[in-house]
Amino acid sequence: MIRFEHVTKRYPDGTTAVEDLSFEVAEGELVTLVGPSGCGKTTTMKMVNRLIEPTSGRILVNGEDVSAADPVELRRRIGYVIQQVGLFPHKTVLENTATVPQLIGTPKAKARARAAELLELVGLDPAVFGGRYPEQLSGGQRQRVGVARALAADPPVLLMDEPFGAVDPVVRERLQNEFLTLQKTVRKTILLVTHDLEEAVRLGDRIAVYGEGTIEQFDRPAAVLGAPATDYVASFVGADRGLKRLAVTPVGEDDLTAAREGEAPAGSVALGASLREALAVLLQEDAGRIGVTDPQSGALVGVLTPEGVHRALRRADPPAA
Ligand SMILES: Nc1ncnc2c1ncn2[C@@H]1O[C@H](COP(=O)(O)OP(=O)(O)OP(=O)(O)O)[C@@H](O)[C@H]1O
Repeated sequence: MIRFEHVTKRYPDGTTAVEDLSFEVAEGELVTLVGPSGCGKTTTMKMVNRLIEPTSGRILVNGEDVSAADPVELRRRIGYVIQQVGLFPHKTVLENTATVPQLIGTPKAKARARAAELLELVGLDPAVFGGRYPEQLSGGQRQRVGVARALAADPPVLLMDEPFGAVDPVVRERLQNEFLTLQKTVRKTILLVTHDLEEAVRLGDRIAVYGEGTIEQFDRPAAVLGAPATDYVASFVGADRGLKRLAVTPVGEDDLTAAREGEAPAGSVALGASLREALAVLLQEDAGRIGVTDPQSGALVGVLTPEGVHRALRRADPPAA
């Protein structure tokens, strides 16, 4: 895990980039740092692998104070993915991916076999792409190679700075979804910086919303969207937060009404599907009710109506007393 304890960074010109930051990323958790340009996200991240040194406070990675670690050795243990992927132009995709394992002494054949596996995992067929050079790839493919390369050394901790930033929104969403699937199997401890709230909400187990150099709110996406802690967070999250909240609020049993005797609704979603998904199905059905099924057995658990959606949103966003 990654733990910040009262960390402050002041640059030599007097700029305070972050002030008295304390938070923790649990093992296997993905935390997104989101906020406007210049609020200190990148500074925060770069202090973890010592590309930037804090002015005061300390940062622990898996219990070890990073200031006591050798920076080069530290960076080999912490994967780093950046927007400008930084692939070596004169190396093939396979060689790029195998770079770090080879650096740390993995035999070449083994490093390459692992690299091929990882390329497969990020959706690039090694037989097709392994021998290509970075300039022969699309932006999205380059970013996949960046992710594969960061995972190649099997680091327990991953830092990602706008990792899907350089591609168009459609490709970005696909990469995000694939990355989430990947994270379910690799379960890395991840700190991910983005200025895009949708990305932060979609990817984060928890989100840190930055104001100027401080964290204004640190919580699960549904909680941040449903109950912004400050006026600043509320305005950052924006007027369409209700819609965004639909995407991160699951359909729960409490939101359902009992099915009528012998009722078999035409449309249905599984219990735990997002409200956004449920609403999309609901809008397609004339009946104004859709079935909600058990994700394992497929059996009908109950019925969701527009009132149920409203109830679910209320649950996530209780009206002010
Ligand atoms: N080397 C430096 N010297 C002085 N000030 C700096 C330095 N690097 C960054 N800063 C300042 O520190 C603040 C935080 O910068 P940082 O790069 O961490 O922000 P950010 O949230 O990552 O922004 P962006 O989303 O634009 O990348 C900014 O005001 C920036 O101008």
